[in-house]
Amino acid sequence: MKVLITGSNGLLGQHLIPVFLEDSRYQVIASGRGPNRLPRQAGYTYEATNLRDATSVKHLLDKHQPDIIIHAAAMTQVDDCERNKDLCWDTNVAATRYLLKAAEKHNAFIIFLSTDFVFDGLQGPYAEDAAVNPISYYGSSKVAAENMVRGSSLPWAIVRTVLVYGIAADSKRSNIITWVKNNLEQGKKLKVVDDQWRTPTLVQDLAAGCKLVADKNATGIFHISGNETLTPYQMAVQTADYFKLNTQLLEKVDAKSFTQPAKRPAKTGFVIDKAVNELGYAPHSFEEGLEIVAKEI
Ligand SMILES: NC(=O)C1=CN([C@@H]2O[C@H](COP(=O)(O)OP(=O)(O)OC[C@H]3O[C@@H](n4cnc5c(N)ncnc54)[C@H](OP(=O)(O)O)[C@@H]3O)[C@@H](O)[C@H]2O)C=CC1
Ligand SMILES: Cc1cn([C@H]2C[C@H](O)[C@@H](COP(=O)(O)OP(=O)(O)O[C@H]3O[C@@H](C)C(=O)[C@@H](O)[C@H]3O)O2)c(=O)[nH]c1=O
Repeated sequence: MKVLITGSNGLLGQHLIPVFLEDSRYQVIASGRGPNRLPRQAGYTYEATNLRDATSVKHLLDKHQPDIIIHAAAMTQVDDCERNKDLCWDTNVAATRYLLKAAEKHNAFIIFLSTDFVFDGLQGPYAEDAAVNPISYYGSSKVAAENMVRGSSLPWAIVRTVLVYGIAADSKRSNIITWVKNNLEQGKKLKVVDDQWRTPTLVQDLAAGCKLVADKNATGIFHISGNETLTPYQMAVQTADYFKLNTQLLEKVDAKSFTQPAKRPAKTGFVIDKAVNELGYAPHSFEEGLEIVAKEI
């Protein structure tokens, strides 16, 4: 079975590739923007593709004719999306439309990665059937893309996730664990939000969840995240304790003390019962996640 993974240079993409390579039933096509940044370069085909270009997307799909597409590529900097809405729309919505269109010919199973930011954060934690109401442009772009996926004639799954943490080579995304560790090691103070709630997700758990969806041909929406509700401040304290760093450097603050261009939902987090019961998904605790990430730093 051929699986195409978009966003292969990203945090999730870098963890998805090895998970599929371990399973001999799959032939892996990785696609990223520009050169391949994965530490492992053998055992799969890499295609540099700008997904904002419809012709390139069509070429990619016609060439490889994948049975499954895991669409992890996106513009994921929430504040950049707010500042540069056209680029965000082109990357998160138009590119998804090109993929869906090009996949029609081969009736590929599309697995689309989405986010807790589709919700407004007033009623978390959220199950799959909760009503969406994004409060940021990034969230709106993901809702628009979700709607296109849901309306497509292809078999589809939407995997929504929450605040993903883990290590990836040359990653552009911030990572709460290394952010806290690096700053506290240098004796720097950090202001950390204590009035936002999330169910943070170890990237390896998310990759395993996507693999379960692919293996089981599971269609519909799945909430795949960690199973503990924590504030960023609580995550930061656990991180500092784990690395035996000075928690006194962490200052508890309210989200309103930040002037970020994009609003963040206050309380998200997911009810993951559907993924646990239907897929056999079993995430690590944040403490276990810290141990796994620490070994990779
Ligand atoms: N990380 C998180 O906390 C969360 C992530 N998600 C979703 O999960 C998915 C994976 O996220 P994650 O791996 O963390 O994000 P990353 O930002 O690490 O990876 C996204 C990848 O998409 C690539 N990309 C961006 N624009 C294009 C383009 N025009 N053509 C081709 N590739 C492009 C980026 O390339 P380059 O590396 O060159 O910039 C990047 O490698 C995303 O859909 C995201 O919205 C959902 C909830 C939380
Ligand atoms: C930069 C910063 C963040 N924080 C907190 C706020 C926030 O909840 C958390 C992470 O902040 P960031 O701005 O890095 O991340 P943010 O953009 O909020 O992360 C989001 O990314 C997108 C892609 C998603 O889909 C979401 O699930 C979500 O995880 O840390 C602080 O407390 N202090 C700080 O100085």
